[in-house]
Amino acid sequence: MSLLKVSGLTKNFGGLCAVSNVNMEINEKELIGLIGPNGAGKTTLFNLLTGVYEPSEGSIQLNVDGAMKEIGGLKPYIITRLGLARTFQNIRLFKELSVLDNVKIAMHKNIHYGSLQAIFRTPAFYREEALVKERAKDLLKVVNLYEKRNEKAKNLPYGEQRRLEIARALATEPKILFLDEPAAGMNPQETADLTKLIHQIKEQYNLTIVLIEHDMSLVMTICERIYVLDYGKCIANGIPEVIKQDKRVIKAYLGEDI
Ligand SMILES: Nc1ncnc2c1ncn2[C@@H]1O[C@H](COP(=O)(O)OP(=O)(O)OP(=O)(O)O)[C@@H](O)[C@H]1O
Repeated sequence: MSLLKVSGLTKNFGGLCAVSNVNMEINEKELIGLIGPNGAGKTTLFNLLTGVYEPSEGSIQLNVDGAMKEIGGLKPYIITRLGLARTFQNIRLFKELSVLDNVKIAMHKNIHYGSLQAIFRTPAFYREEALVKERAKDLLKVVNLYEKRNEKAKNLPYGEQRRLEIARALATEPKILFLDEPAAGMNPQETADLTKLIHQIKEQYNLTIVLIEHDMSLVMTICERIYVLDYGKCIANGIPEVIKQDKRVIKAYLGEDI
């Protein structure tokens, strides 16, 4: 049974059809690439899958405990609780807060103490706070930012801010992780480190990963399967070797070397 099934998904913005009748089926532990020229509808599709936008038409079904549940149009925080997490194309961190606090805040869905326990600083509050802090530190070790845990997020170089975003997404304990252009703005060394990190977290957390990326060498190297969007429509879906040869894909990129 698939983990995520998208059928006839459509999003209209006035007269513009940004996502048009898209079908996708994603299985557990797959690493999927979502590519397409600028304005093809990739981010809009992510926004539909993560509850930022409500679909105009179509369905998004998530496998929840063995049963397919419709999640299209649910609020983003409910979708996060169901196990979908994402990073954004334009980095969204709490820039004035420390690296550690950025991860701790992302863990709020897993915190069990109530506001009264927090106000009166009960033993349960301190116990849970200590656990959250330890888990946040562990996640920072995974993304190799532990040494920078006390720095303000805004002081990290760009590539490290992107890794911090990944740690924040992991903090919600997702089943599926959506990465929106994770390598954007990275130098070749940072991109190589990112490639390693993506493989590592996929194995360590049993993750299914879907990534939007313009860096074709990254996509073709790490993705097991690729969906291609063009003008909102899915024009191809397959393994990298097949996508590279697909005439419609080559035409969509107007000779871009993929
Ligand atoms: N909120 C919105 N209101 C109106 N039009 C929108 C909105 N969001 C996206 N669009 C339009 O929908 C189309 C698809 O945009 P989208 O950002 O999803 O493309 P993309 O494939 O992610 O592009 P890029 O690779 O440049 O990030 C574009 O024509 C864009 O201008």
